[in-house]
Amino acid sequence: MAIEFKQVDFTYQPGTPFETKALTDINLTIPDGSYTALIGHTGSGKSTLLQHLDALLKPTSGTVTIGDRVITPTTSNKDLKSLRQHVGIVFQFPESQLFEETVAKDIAFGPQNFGASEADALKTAAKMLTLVGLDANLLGRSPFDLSGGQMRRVAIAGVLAMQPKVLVLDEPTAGLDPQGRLEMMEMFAKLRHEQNLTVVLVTHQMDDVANYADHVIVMDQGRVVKTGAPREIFKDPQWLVDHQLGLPKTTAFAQQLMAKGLTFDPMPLTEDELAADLVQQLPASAFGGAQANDD
Ligand SMILES: Nc1ncnc2c1ncn2[C@@H]1O[C@H](COP(=O)(O)OP(=O)(O)OP(=O)(O)O)[C@@H](O)[C@H]1O
Repeated sequence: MAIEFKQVDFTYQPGTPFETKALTDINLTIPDGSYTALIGHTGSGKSTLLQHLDALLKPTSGTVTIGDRVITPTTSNKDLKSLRQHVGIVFQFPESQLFEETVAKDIAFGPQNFGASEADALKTAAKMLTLVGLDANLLGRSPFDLSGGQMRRVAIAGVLAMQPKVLVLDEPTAGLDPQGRLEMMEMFAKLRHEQNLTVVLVTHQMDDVANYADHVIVMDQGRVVKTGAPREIFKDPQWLVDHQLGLPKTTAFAQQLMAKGLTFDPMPLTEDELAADLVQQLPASAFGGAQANDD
């Protein structure tokens, strides 16, 4: 499901001494089926923009089109239910929102709220638990007896149980150890393909952008300052520094190697790309820069 912003402004607490303009003239498209990363320095407006994706916030001016729904400043809150079913948002530390006595009931809560029978919702819960890589024998357990990583997966299963078309992830790996982070990111990549999802990822992790996203939106001070494929975004290191953003580790390492005489064109974004480039270049550099040959 595609999402389009046209001339969107958003101001918190307008007309009060606390008035803050958080979004200015946002024009962007999140393509259907894309894995879109939303990046930007802290306070640049990512969370505010994210809350427009299911009309938790409505624009102060401009329009947000989500699938076939057009949200304007005057859209009523009344009939947003189906929209919220289509756009599932996993907020930061989603495990803090678990509340039911059992894992099954927690995952089934959303579908029941949207009209599914208890039996159907529990069936969906069992399916979703497997989908997020947890064992079915956890269904009867209290969510509060699980590990942090398991709790987070249960919370994500609760969002997936609504069968959204768009999955929005707000720093979903915050607080996880490196292995947990990798597993979580791999899980989203798998879910995206299996469930045919459009994914929107808000992150400060440039490695995740390089490894998973195919479309990037960069924000700065409430404005979109660049959009494009990851390679396009990461090709100008100085521009990233100017916008208080970093490079993926692999690209930063390749830059250091360039200072020592290696060449990369295009710059590698992932470890696999870097490894392939090095295999081609290392024999030459190791023998004084002469062109490698196969004899
Ligand atoms: N509830 C609110 N009331 C008033 N101002 C707010 C509110 N929430 C955010 N803001 C302001 O809006 C601007 C954008 O904040 P936002 O949280 O969208 O940025 P962000 O890019 O998500 O930041 P971070 O990376 O730190 O999460 C900031 O100036 C922030 O202080």
